[in-house]
Amino acid sequence: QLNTTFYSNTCPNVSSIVRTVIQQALQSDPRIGASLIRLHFHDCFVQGCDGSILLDNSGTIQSEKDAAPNTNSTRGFDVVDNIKTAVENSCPDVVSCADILALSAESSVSLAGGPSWNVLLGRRDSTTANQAGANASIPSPFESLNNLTAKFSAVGLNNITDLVALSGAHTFGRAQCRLFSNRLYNFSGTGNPDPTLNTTYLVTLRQICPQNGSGFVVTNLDPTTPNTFDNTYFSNLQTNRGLLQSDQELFSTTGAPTISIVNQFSSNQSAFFQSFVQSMINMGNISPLTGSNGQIRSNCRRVNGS
Ligand code: HEM
Ligand SMILES: [Ca+2]
Ligand SMILES: [Ca+2]
Repeated sequence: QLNTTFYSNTCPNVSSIVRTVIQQALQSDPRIGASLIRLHFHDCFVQGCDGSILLDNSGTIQSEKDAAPNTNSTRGFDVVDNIKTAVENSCPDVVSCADILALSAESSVSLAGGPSWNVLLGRRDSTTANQAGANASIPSPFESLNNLTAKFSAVGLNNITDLVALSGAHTFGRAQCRLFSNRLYNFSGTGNPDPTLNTTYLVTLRQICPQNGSGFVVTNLDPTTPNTFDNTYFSNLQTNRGLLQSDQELFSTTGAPTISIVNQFSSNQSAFFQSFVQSMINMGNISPLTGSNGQIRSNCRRVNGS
């Protein structure tokens, strides 16, 4: 239903406009690409890729931004606004906010050294948000591999390769202490750290996240190449250097089918890149609004006319 030529006539330069704004933002914030691809993920898992995550609170909207997985966590909304403004200046009223997130994800990956691909386009924007849906559907870093798999399946990503490849996005970006510090001191009430955490890495992480320190301090998801989109995320897992519990489980869950995929992606970066592109396309296809459904928002934060 989506296609790569959707804006060929109406906004032929949309990809380069998006890319240029992100390039500019990266100058002052090397993390912004990671933040933007995460917005696309958190959008697609709730009502599909329809820009619902971008809507602010209003009389009729309970913003997804206030859902637990997003609050004090998702970022980059100001850059999305800048992209939207730049796109509107060249091609008013034709490019959806949902497509801007999909294009931003691709630009962010390729600008960080990862693969580039032709983005499928033609999504339209929702007139609703689903805060409860965001709380229910977006995976948490404290969940078991079984639960993570179930949440991916629930949105139609039934192949565990999607889970492993897409988790590889944690090759860049940051995470807050509050989302992994349970692994450092008292894991599952044992009084000990998570046994699947590398002891040298543990020492480093305890310095960054002391027991009574701020849970909002951030550190790199990939301690090896924090801003580069590469396959070191997977070699980190092999040496017990996954930052989040949900990362390390892909390799450390006994007997899991994800282990061999981690090994493959660790030894073969182009295999990872190829799977990642396919899985991004799969994720980007989650129930888009097309045809005359939804709308093209003129401001990504608001439903038109409200
Ligand atoms: C498998 C389930 C996943 C879980 C449990 C998970 C969880 C998390 C958590 C807890 C953070 C840190 C947030 C913070 O500290 O504020 C994070 C960051 C991030 N996630 Fe995921 N994530 C998952 C899958 C994905 C997917 C599928 C993508 C994209 C394809 C993705 C991309 C990112 C990126 C790039 C960051 C860093 C964002 C930044 O620096 O602003 N994650 N994730
Ligand atoms: Ca959505
Ligand atoms: Ca990396």
